[in-house]
Amino acid sequence: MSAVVEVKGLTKRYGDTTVLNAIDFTLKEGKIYGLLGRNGAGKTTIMHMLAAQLFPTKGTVKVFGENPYENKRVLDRICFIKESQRYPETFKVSDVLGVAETLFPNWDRRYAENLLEQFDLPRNRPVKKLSRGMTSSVGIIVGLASRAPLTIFDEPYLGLDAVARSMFYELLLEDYANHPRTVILSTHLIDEVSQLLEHVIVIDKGEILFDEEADTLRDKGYTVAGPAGKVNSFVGDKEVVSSSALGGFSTATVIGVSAGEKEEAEKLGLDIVPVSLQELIVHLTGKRKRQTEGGFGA
Ligand SMILES: Nc1ncnc2c1ncn2[C@@H]1O[C@H](COP(=O)(O)OP(=O)(O)OP(=O)(O)O)[C@@H](O)[C@H]1O
Repeated sequence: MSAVVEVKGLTKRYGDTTVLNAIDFTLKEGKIYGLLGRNGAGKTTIMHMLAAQLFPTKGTVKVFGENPYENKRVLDRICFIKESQRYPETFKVSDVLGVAETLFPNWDRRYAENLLEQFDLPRNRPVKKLSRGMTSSVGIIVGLASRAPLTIFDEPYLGLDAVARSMFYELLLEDYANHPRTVILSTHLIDEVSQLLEHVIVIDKGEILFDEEADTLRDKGYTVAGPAGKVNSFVGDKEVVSSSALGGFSTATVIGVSAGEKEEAEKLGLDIVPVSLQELIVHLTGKRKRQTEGGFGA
């Protein structure tokens, strides 16, 4: 698999505030990436730089092996759908699709029309008369039908209800299977997208906290439950995220459990289940905050 994105020493400063601090990462062809992190972590800043909509202060960004700035060869292959996407005042839904068709060489008109029906969007309605969720659906349709080799969705579903969101996930997986490309999905609804993601990059305060295969991250944390004595002896000096006890029964969520230790827990008769990606990220980014503040972090 070749690299679609190569970022080295990427730094963004506004005055004396450092928003991204010399980060490095590589994105490969044909994968779905989750770019995750708390509010203000720097995710949108990264995506803007990949799409050549913002200049780095320092460092390099290469997309499809080239500098993306004012580079039509590269920009033709990127579709960036933003949360707050705005469209010209007079545009109807059909105008948005018409313009998208001229922008994206891989645009599939029949697929776009099909998506319009699935999302129940009136093609002749002015975009400014659409509800918030319907406007998000327009962005999702453009992102999917663009079939851009690098498709970036930055919180694409403001106002979209749970049914439409789950339709988006299914459509994305289905179309991605038929037309593999590199997808970056940035969202706070981590549990909802968790099964979609193949690789996860977690940004925290302008730095990369994790850059790992989703399966590796999913294996990092476990919740064990059973008789208190057995749980305590299993937990030992492992890092505990949370714990509770009731009578002689206790539950503990721990980080860093090896395959052998998991087997050991099972032999002890303890219930052991993986922690959700969201829980794990909440813990890891929360812990770092406490450490930075000199609090009680491990
Ligand atoms: N033009 C700007 N001037 C000054 N600071 C900025 C500017 N644009 C972004 N920032 C700051 O950069 C930091 C990162 O912002 P960014 O939008 O990349 O975060 P994010 O991870 O996408 O957050 P969210 O999840 O809330 O969308 C924030 O602290 C933000 O206030």
